[in-house]
Amino acid sequence: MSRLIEAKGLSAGFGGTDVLSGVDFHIDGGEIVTVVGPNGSGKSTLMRMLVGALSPRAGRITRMPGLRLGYVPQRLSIDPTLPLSVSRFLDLPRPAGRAAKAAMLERVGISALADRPLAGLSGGQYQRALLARALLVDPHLLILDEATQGMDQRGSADFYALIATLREEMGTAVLMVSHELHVVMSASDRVVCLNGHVCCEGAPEIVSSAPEYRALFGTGTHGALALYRHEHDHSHDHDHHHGHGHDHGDRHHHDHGAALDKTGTDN
Ligand SMILES: Nc1ncnc2c1ncn2[C@@H]1O[C@H](COP(=O)(O)OP(=O)(O)OP(=O)(O)O)[C@@H](O)[C@H]1O
Repeated sequence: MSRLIEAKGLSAGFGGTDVLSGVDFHIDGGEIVTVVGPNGSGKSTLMRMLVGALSPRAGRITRMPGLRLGYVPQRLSIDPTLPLSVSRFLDLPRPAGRAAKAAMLERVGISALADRPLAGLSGGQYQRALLARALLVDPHLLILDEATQGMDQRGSADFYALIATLREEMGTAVLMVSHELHVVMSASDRVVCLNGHVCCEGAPEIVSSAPEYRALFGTGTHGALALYRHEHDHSHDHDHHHGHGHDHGDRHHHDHGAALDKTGTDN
């Protein structure tokens, strides 16, 4: 399988502050990889380096020759007073054909909104418009940075189901940053847990039982990160889990030791 991006020893910082150091990362064709980490842990910074929007302070990024990237950034600075329709937005930065735009809007489920002002879309509709724009380049790799922010639980579940469908149809690799672990981890081939460096990485079940991961997300995150699995041998704040009470208390896992020697080396 082709390697789309390989990064070695990446470091990043702003002014006198180091944000990332010594990060190795790779993604291959067709893979779904999720990057998790607390606020400010450098997830968006890593995405921006991978797409070439930010230069690393140290390290090297190798991209497959001719790599086409579709990027849905966490924030897009578009003047909300700009009278920009969805259809015209899809022409940025490169004009796309009318038929291609219509087909893509249909595909992401907002075909009726082509002529609506971008600024008037709901959060979920807006993210679908961003997704349509990213997909118009027929990317080898789709990068989604918190693509479901501002959506309700149903909206984000629908969005990730759409991503899964599109990935099957188009064969695109997907790299996502998400706080919705219960939705995205189970669908990921690999999870990378970041906190200024790669704390642990591997299959979702490996990462979710890794001590480094638990140290970050087991307590004190106010449930922004719903745990992929629930276990009873560690403490975390049960009051803050967001609406996923389907398996509380009835799943027990006994594979903790197995995870220990895999963490940090799985790649
Ligand atoms: N352009 C910038 N100038 C100065 N500091 C920055 C800049 N971009 C990011 N930072 C800082 O770098 C750190 C990492 O930011 P980044 O956005 O990568 O984190 P993140 O893991 O994506 O966080 P979140 O989950 O909150 O989106 C933060 O402390 C942030 O304030």
